[in-house]
Amino acid sequence: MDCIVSAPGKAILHGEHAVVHGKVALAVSLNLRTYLRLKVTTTGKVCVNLPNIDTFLSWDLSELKQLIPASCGKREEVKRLDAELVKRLREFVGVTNGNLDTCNMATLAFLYLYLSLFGSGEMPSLTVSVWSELPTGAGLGSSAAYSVCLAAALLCASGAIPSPLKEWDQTGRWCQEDLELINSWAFQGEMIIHGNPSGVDNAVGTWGGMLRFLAGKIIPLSRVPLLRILLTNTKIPRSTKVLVARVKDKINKFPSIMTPVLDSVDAISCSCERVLLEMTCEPITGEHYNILEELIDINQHHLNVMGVGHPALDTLCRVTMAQGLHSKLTGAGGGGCGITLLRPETDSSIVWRTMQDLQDCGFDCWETSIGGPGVQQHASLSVKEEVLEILNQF
Ligand SMILES: Nc1ncnc2c1ncn2[C@@H]1O[C@H](COP(=O)(O)OP(=O)(O)OP(=O)(O)O)[C@@H](O)[C@H]1O
Ligand SMILES: C[C@@](O)(CCO)CC(=O)[O-]
Ligand SMILES: [Mg+2]
Repeated sequence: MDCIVSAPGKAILHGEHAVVHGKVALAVSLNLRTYLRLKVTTTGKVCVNLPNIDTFLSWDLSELKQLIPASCGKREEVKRLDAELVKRLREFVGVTNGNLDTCNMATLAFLYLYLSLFGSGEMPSLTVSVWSELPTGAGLGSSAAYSVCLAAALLCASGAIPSPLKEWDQTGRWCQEDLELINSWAFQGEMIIHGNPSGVDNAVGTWGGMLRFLAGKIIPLSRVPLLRILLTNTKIPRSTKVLVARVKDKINKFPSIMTPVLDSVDAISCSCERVLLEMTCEPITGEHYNILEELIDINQHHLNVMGVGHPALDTLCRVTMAQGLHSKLTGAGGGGCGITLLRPETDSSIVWRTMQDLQDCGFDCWETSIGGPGVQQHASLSVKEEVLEILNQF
């Protein structure tokens, strides 16, 4: 078996952090994707190649077999992590509590899914290679895209879901039931990487498009206007796990102060959804955009109140505002990426000037298209040559 799958990154329009505490989030897939190639081999080894994070690992199957807890059966119910397996894996990988670096988290997520899906039966020897167009750890859902790809490819290799690719197709998508299974296993990967994820990121990676997410309930928004969005990566590194924990501490410390902030973010997401829907039913006016811009500004202030801002994100807001454009952080914040809403009439010279100013601050900046497809399997021919070249190296 040799299969290639991909899943998109995401931008959260509104509701990051609040969504972890049961509030509404609006999120949308990006045209930047993570690609994974899985090859079943006969080497007796499990190899993982993660060139984005400079991680190349290989284990003998006999080593991995010893990690399977006696209790490990095929688990259909995947809402919670198997604590015994996590403990063994942490010891095996050499993770002490504070040492959850990029490589360790990606390795733990892989091994957890591999052993959970194959531990109770024949363990295949295989090579998994991943390449992503997404910046790692920057707020665009790179962890979720990685987890969704792992879940899809490993479930497919285990026979739990079929290959959706027909001989004559370039890409194939799974049926709703299979997508739900992929999403629930991807959520386990996110739990390893994030600690306490809401599940919004893996839902976007799985289904793509624009979603309303509330307490695990995923509602695809089928009618959304075309939005022009500028993405900026401040390149300040941060960890979603740390930021989510920071917000939780703040809520515990100041419940009566923070609860209204979370409620206000919830209302922002709902107002934004209403405006987006109106924009698909009636002629789009400047007033629609004025409201969207104000919602962005208010939410950015709230995210600062939650303690997930960063001076580089303040710079992004200030630089774009100088051109009349409105920005907020997206994802977990603390650095990473921000989104800037462009109006339909925003002149390309203004966009160009803004991008220059942001690049002068040391940021990466690009106009993006949103709403790309969720997880899919690819025929090699449908994968961009430069991506294929990287995946084929291993
Ligand atoms: N291409 C990749 N290859 C291997 N591991 C990856 C890759 N992309 C992401 N990861 C894993 O995901 C982690 C980053 O996840 P994190 O949740 O902190 O950031 P993010 O998902 O990019 O941002 P956000 O959660 O705010 O959207 C990395 O430390 C790594 O373990
Ligand atoms: C910060 C957060 O709300 C979004 C990260 O993209 C975390 C989550 O929802 O799991
Ligand atoms: Mg993440």
